[in-house]
Amino acid sequence: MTETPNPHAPDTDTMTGGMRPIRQAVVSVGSNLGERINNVQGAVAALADTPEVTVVSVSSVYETVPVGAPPGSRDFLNAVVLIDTTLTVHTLLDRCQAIEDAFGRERTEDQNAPRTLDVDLIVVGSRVASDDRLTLPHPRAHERAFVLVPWMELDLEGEIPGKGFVADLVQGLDTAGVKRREDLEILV
Ligand SMILES: Nc1ncnc2c1ncn2[C@@H]1O[C@H](COP(=O)(O)OP(=O)(O)OP(=O)(O)O)[C@@H](O)[C@H]1O
Ligand SMILES: Nc1nc2c(c(=O)[nH]1)N=C(CO)CN2
Repeated sequence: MTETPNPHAPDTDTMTGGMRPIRQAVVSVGSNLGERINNVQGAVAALADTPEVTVVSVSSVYETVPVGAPPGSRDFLNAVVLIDTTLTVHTLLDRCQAIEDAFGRERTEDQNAPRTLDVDLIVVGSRVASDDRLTLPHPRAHERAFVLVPWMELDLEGEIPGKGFVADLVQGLDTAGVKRREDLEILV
């Protein structure tokens, strides 16, 4: 017998206020334009300042070779943040984009153009989403060493629904372009 989804199971994103479950989310932060470390630090502070968001842990800062970016693009500084949140996934995305805007993010047609700040939702609990604004898990996270290496530092049991454990995924990737910056630290 094939299983069909239970039509009576609640969609947790439609619950109100205190009814919503706490979910752990993984957020990737990156900058390769302007005062990179200030932008990354500012993004983490802004996440920590968000109602219904608790920052659980923040990775080291990594200097990373740009992936898929125009020739001549500067290296990124990347970090990963684990948060607990009761926000809906779309409200969380709104907040990530508002933080990008606050740090001067310009949205151009050029794919992966240098940016002051990128704040991407990698996973939100086991939530799977696919609409015109949001895809969860992030569709390219499983192939990005600049996401998986900092994430693994925070959670050795991290998992991308449908893709596998971070520790296994990272084995198949070239991590040479992801270097820890011992001299930099994000404060919460
Ligand atoms: N999981 C997600 N996290 C952040 N943005 C997402 C996600 N899924 C879909 N989006 C959508 O992607 C759009 C483009 O985002 P953005 O400009 O940050 O892409 P990018 O960082 O240049 O590239 P990439 O998507 O490969 O990381 C956003 O407007 C947003 O609506
Ligand atoms: N090293 C690195 N490369 C990227 C990054 C990033 O944060 N770091 N973000 C991208 C689009 O989100 C595209 N390429």
